[in-house]
Amino acid sequence: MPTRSETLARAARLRALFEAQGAALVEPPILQPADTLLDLYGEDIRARAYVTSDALRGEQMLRPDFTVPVVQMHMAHGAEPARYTYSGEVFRRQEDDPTRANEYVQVGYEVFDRTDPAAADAEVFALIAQALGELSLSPVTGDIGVLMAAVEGLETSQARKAALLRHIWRPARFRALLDRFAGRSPVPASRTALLNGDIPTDVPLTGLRTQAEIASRIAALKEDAETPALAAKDVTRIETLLAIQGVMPVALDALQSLSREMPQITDAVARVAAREAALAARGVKTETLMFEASHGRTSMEYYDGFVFGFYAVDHPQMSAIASGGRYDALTRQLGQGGEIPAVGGVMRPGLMLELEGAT
Ligand SMILES: N[C@@H](Cc1c[nH]c[nH+]1)C(=O)O
Repeated sequence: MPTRSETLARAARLRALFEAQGAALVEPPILQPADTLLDLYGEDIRARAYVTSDALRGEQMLRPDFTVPVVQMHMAHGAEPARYTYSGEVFRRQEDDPTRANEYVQVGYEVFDRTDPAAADAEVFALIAQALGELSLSPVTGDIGVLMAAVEGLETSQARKAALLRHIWRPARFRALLDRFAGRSPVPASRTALLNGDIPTDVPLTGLRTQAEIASRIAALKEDAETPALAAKDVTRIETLLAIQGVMPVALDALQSLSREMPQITDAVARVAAREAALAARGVKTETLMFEASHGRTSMEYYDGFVFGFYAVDHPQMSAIASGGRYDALTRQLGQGGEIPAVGGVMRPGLMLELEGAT
């Protein structure tokens, strides 16, 4: 196991590589306001953040990552375009696996640049690949934007699309919702009874929900019950999309042929193709680079485009040694009227040292 000072020394060297690329050094505070920022991470990180409180500042959390505070800082007073680097600890509670660190050092690089998003994606990926050096790692890429476009273009109610979009991050629940919307799984008996008026709803309230909230939930369930089932062919297409994986040229071929049946993904697939060209122009061997349409579905919920991770070939159970992605919508959410395309990634110097020691 590397010592903390070895990890910090490696982090400083990696950060210097990004500074040499012109990135400005930023040092967001370790304590961040939880009440305003925590929701941006999604369910997984929300459950794993260390949250505490302060009489003056309210709910505070130990930063679970740097991206959200860096976006917030950039949107408040950053000049355009901008490149930032940082290094320091992030904190995430672990409940299932005691071998996973609950506090570890990240070194990151974030690009806010509207000129050429494909080139910015390639820049982040290629710089991180280079900084990882000779370690035996296998990179995997994906694109959350293709999945989002596929769901947004479905012929169904807004409410159903919104539910599917919310659950892109929870593959099992997404699957269950698709089955339900396609009429493949039965409606629970209790729901049928409620919708048939067989369950009285004007009883004295004992829970936390108000009568109005209960009424609006029942109205939403009624609307859902009246929404026609998703067409079987649409469900099959989503399944086909989720199963696409292979080296970039093969995966891209599959995406392009699927987009002839699913025109709603055409633009997102064109962005994958532009990224492949930009990666190749940066010297990345895209003929052997994996693309998996499902990649990134269990990570940060702010990703909405390119996603990537580098995994140790000989230690597949290890967390990603480096990972990142594009988060355009997050800049809008924190932008108070502004927005800018943005992408970035982090490396874990502690895991890099561990792997070097293991060989
Ligand atoms: N903040 C992300 C990594 C990342 C940086 N930039 C974009 N993504 C994480 O901690 O996993």
